[in-house]
Order: sequence, then structure tokens, then C-alpha cells
Amino acid sequence: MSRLLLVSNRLPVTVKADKDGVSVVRSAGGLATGLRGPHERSGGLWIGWPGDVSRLTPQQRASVEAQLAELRCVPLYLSASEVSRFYEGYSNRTLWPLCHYLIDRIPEQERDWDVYRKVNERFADLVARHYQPGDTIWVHDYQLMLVPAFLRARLPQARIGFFFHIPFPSSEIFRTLPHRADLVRGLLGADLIGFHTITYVRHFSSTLMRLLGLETVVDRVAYDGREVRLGAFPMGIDAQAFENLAKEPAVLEEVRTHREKSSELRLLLGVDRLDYTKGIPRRLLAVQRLLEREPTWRGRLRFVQVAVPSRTAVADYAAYRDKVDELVGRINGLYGSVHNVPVHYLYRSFNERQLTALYRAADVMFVTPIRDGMNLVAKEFCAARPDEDGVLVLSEFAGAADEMGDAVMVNPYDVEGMADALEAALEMPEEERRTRMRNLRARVKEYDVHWWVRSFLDELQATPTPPPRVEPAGAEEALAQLREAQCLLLLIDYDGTLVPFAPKPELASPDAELLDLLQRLASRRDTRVHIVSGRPRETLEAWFGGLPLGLHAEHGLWSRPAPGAPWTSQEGVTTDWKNLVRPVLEAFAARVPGAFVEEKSGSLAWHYRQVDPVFGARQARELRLHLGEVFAHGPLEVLPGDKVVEVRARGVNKGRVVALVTQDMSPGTRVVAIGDDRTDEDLFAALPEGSLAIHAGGKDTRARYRVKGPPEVRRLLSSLLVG
Ligand SMILES: O=P(O)(O)OC[C@H]1O[C@H](O[C@H]2O[C@H](CO)[C@@H](O)[C@H](O)[C@H]2O)[C@H](O)[C@@H](O)[C@@H]1O
Ligand SMILES: O=c1ccn([C@@H]2O[C@H](COP(=O)(O)OP(=O)(O)O)[C@@H](O)[C@H]2O)c(=O)[nH]1
Repeated sequence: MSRLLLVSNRLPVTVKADKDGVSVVRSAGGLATGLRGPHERSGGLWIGWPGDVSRLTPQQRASVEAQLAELRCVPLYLSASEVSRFYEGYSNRTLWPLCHYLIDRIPEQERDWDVYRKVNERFADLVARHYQPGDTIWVHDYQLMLVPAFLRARLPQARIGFFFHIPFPSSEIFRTLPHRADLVRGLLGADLIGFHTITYVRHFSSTLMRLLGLETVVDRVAYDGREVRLGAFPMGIDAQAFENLAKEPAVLEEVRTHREKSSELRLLLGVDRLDYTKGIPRRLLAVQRLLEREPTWRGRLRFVQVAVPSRTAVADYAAYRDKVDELVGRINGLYGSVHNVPVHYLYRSFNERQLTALYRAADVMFVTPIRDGMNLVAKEFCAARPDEDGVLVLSEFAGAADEMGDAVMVNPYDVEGMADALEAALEMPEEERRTRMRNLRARVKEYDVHWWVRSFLDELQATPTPPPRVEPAGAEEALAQLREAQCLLLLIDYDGTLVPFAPKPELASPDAELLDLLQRLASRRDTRVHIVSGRPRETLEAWFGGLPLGLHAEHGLWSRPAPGAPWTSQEGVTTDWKNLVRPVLEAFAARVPGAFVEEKSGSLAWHYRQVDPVFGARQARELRLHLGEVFAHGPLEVLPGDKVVEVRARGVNKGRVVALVTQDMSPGTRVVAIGDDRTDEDLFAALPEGSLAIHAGGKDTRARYRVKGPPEVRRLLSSLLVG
């Protein structure tokens, strides 16, 4: 097993200082438990924040470090300002509410991004310092979204996984963030990105498409010359540990005490961090509503709500606490008696043993977050019920709902509906309770935290380590090569290479500066220039007819090799198929707003640059599939391009231009091709030995040289004219 470097905002430990000194105790949480085995077995490290240690003396600090080292934990200390701006700030005032669909809670003017970025970079630096070749790195959660890309820049060969523990929201929500693209690019530094549910994966994929134009094919995205995999890995719990605890005599004794204290009462339970995503107010209102409309339940219900203090320095959390306090007071005031109150509200943290006793004693577990990445409490409740009794009421907006279909599902925004569900749970016949719980337990036990860790790491290990990458060299080197050549023959694509894409093809006409550049290039000593484009010949003629250039239209179907020469077409190309294909493309254009059909003499193109990106990509896939099925053996080929599906006669491609233009080439001529998309790869492939291919953009390419896009292409060509 390769060494595992785990990276999370918090280390899985708690530092406690008291009069006897300072101690570092392992946390009991799911992540800590699940990863303990692989962490120890692999001899790896866990890198993260040990919490606030600012009040420790230097000796205490030294003792903490020694204890952390023993646990193979590497601390990353956050300054007070970093805690406030990185952790409480950007992570918990912006990303947390955003991912839980609560954009109204985000500061109106974005704050703390710079510190978020800086701390992420510090994490990456620390990881890189400890990295040894062969290590596997696993980064966790929204606080560290930029770490994978920072790591990729430092360790191009490393195997990096990332797991996102909270919901990944709809792209409509995510794209409201000013730094949306930076965050997504940050994640794409990983080889594998995991989420709890398929829905989050889907949201992430459409975000990639909308923000970066990247298409996910099944579970893979090509990015920056690598392949990034996406997957759903629903996190589980240490089910066996909860089951064992639930059978311990001391715990059973505690269960009896809870039950005796409420022998006449039915026990409802809620266990959450006091977080505004957990839906506690409406849950309380549902209890109130039940008591209000069904007087027979008054005095017969005891609702224990555990609320663990969390992120107390964030104002929204303090306000939420006030709201919950007030509601509890109101309900108890209304429905309490001298002997009893309906709501027992406990603002503190419990250990696993105490929680298990509560889980096992409860009649109904009430889990109603308005959004939750997973919600492990729901799973712990089931694991703690070897008696196969108890009813789980679960929000359909918790990630756990995807797997726990035997729970009583509720919409946490619907108070009346939750009151109904609560009543149904309280009155559920024993047989139904047992059947549901048996099914829930089977799932929770099989897909536990060990399964989660295994399945994520297996998938991560299966990702091929990128072969040492021969990154195409940049503009400087390409220019040196060009300058060395005696004679130059330049074959240059137009759209995406000399000019950026425009919403409509006719809008991307050449500007005066470009025309001047081409004119001067073509007049350069021993230099010939050809434009090799997918555009119709009429357009090229109209734009460049007056310049001393060779022109090649429709991917080489038509050529005018020298100024003044007639246009000739490739022989033996049929176009009868166009009459059959045209209606299909038109039908797709009619049902996809923004799409349109372009007709050229030897091809038809279905453009979708102005279509909603996700819908457009889906329709383009469907169109290609349809054309493939219907015209599989026809004399045509279907070519996916940049926001275009092009159908052209088989055998026509830019590669054929090479033979045509090199036949009368003087000896010592260097052929140079520059292009940005799939069709230019045909050109590159056909170049004679010793030629130079330059890719303009970030796509995968066979070219040896890479420049960023049209501005850099122009700069490169202009540089040829000086000196
Ligand atoms: O570190 P804190 O700010 O104190 O917050 C505690 C953790 O809360 C979040 O938990 C999430 O992860 C759970 C496990 O995957 C999931 O069940 C739950 O739905 C999530 O909300 C947070 O993601 C962690 O980073 C925090 O440490
Ligand atoms: O008093 C408490 C209440 C909760 N928990 C633990 O906190 C975790 C909460 O995880 P969950 O996924 O439900 O929500 P999160 O707090 O991560 O958003 C669970 O493992 C609980 O056992 C705890 O240790 N003590």
C-alpha cells in the first residue's frame, strides 16, 4: 500500500489543556474512524489544523507537537486572522451557505477570498514538503478546494484525490460566486473528485460545462492534458462500533434509565450541530403543530434535542441559537406542565456512548436538515438499533435520503407534512417498523465507512498516473525555431487561432490589424502563408481575396493555392447526402433555442454556441448518435467541433492541403501549422517530417508547441516580422 497523505482543515484530534498539562486526544468522528486504519497501515501522515493553540505556553506547544508526531499528524497552525477570515470567513460565511442554497446569508460584497487562497496555498506547500514519490494524497472538503490545483502545479506526477463532504449545489447557485471558476479549476487539479451522491456529481458536471465548457463523458473530464474522474461515494459510518456500543451492558443500563424517566412518554430525538442547515426551527414547529392539533399527544411526548455548539464566532450561528432558544421556550411554555415539558433542549456535545444510549432509547429519530451533504446521525441511529425497532424520519434534502428509502421521508420546509409524518411514525405498527429498520440496517452495515474509504481509494489507485508529461513547449521556443528556418510555409487555421470565437460565424470577421499582419507576413522574405479553414470559400474570398495568401476552404474541400488562381475542389466528393441530412439538422435546430444550421457546398454544420451549454451539449450528443445510427454507412462523416457538429463528405480533411501546398516547395522550407481544434489535428498529422505544429489553446494535442490563443498567435507571428 502506498503511503497515504490525508489533508483536511481539521486534524482528527482535539487538543485539551487543563491543570495537569496538555493532551492530544483522537476524535471519534466518522472520517477519523474510517481513515485511521489506512492511515496507520500505510505509514502515512495526516495534515491539518489542530485547532486554537494560541493560549498554550511554549512547553505545552512542544508537548502537543510531540504527541501529534506520535499520531503521525502534521499541524498547520492558523493565525487568529486566518481563523477569522479563512475558516469563519470565506469557508463558513460564503462557501458553506452557498453550497446549502442559502445565498442570502452570504456577505453582499465578497470578502476573505485572498486569505482563503493563501491558506489553501499554505496547505499545498506543507503537503508538497512531506510528499515522497509514490504517495497518494487525499484532500477533504470545501475549505480546501484550491489545494488540488496548487498541488498539481508543485507535483505534476502525484496521485491526488479530493472528497467534497457538503452538497455541490446546482450550477445556477454555484455560478453566483465571483470566484466560481477558480474554485472549480482548483478541484480539477485532482485525479478523482468524490461526492456523496449522484445529484452532486451531476451538478458539478454541469458547472464544469457552464463555467469552463468542459464536457463530462460518462465519469471523465479531459482537462489540461489530463483525465479527471468524478464519482459518487456515499460516506458510511463505523456501523459495527455503534452496534457493539448499543449492546454494551452499561449503555443498555443508560437506555433503561432514559426509558424509565419517560415510561409514559414516547421519546423523539434530534441530534445535530447547532447549524442553520439542520432545520431545527421547523422541526420544533412540527412538534408544536402536532401538539396543537392532536391534544391526545399532549403530555405523552418527550422531544430530546441535542444541539452541539458550532462556529459560534459566526454571527448567523449566534442568531440561529437565539431563534431555537426562543422556539423551545415558546413550545414548553404552551404545552409544558408542572411535571414535564415537551422539549428537552441540550446545548452541548455528547460522546458516542451517550449518543448511542439516546439512539437506542428513541421511538422516533427526527432528522430534518433543509440541506445536508450526507448526515451521519441518520445512519448512526440505525446502526445503534440491533433490536430492529425505532422509526427514522428523514429529510429528502439530506444526502443520506438517496440510500435510506425505508425511512419516513419528509419535506423539511413543510411543517404540516412533518407533523403528519411524526404522527405516522409514532403510530407505525411494529411489523412495519421492523421491516423498515431491518432494511435500513442492512444498507448501513454493508456500506459502512470502511467500504467508503476502500471504494474511494481503490478508484483513486486505479487512475493511471500520468506518464511524465512532455508538455508542448511555449511561444519562445517556437519562435526560435521559426527564425532559424531559411524558408517558411505557414498553414494557419482561422477561427479560434487568428480570431476568438464570436456568437455567430459572420461576426468573427478579420480586423484591420490582422489583415495588416497577414499582408506583411506574406510579403516577408521566403515566406508563404496559407489560411486553412472550415469556412466556405465565398467567405474566405471576401475577407482575404485581395491578399497574397493561399486559401483553403471547407477543411480543404476547396483550394485556391495562390492569389489569382481559380478555386478547385477535391475530386470525387459527393454531396447528395446533404438532402437527407439537412432536415435532421433543421429539426434539431427548431427544438433547440439558439441553434442554427450553416450550409456550405460540401458540408452542413449545426451550431450551438448560443444555446444553454448543458442542454446544447446534450442535444449535440443526441444529434451525433442519431446521425451515426441513420447514416452509418453513408459517404459522410460527423465531426464534433467547438460548439458545432459538422457533417461533411468522407475523406475531406485539412490534412489533404499539405500534399497540395508542399508539392512545389523549395528545398530547405520549414512547414509550420497553427490550429486550435480537432480538425487541425488532421493537418498536424499530415505534416512532413521536420515540420512544426503549434496548438493554440489548452486542448489535448499532438503538436510540439503550445500557445495560449489568438492574441499569443498574433504576437508570435508579429515577432517574425521584427529582427
Ligand atoms: O469543522 P467544523 O466547522 O466544526 O464542522 C464540522 C464538520 O461539518 C461538516 O460535515 C459534513 O461532512 C459530513 C461527513 O461527510 C456529512 O455527513 C455532513 O452532511 C457534512 O455537513 C463539514 O463538511 C466538515 O468539514 C466539518 O469538519
Ligand atoms: O453530541 C454530539 C452530536 C453529534 N456528534 C457526532 O457528530 C457527527 C455529525 O455528523 P453529521 O454528518 O450528521 O453532520 P455534520 O455535523 O458533519 O454536518 C456524527 O458522527 C455524530 O455522532 C457527536 O459526536 N456528539
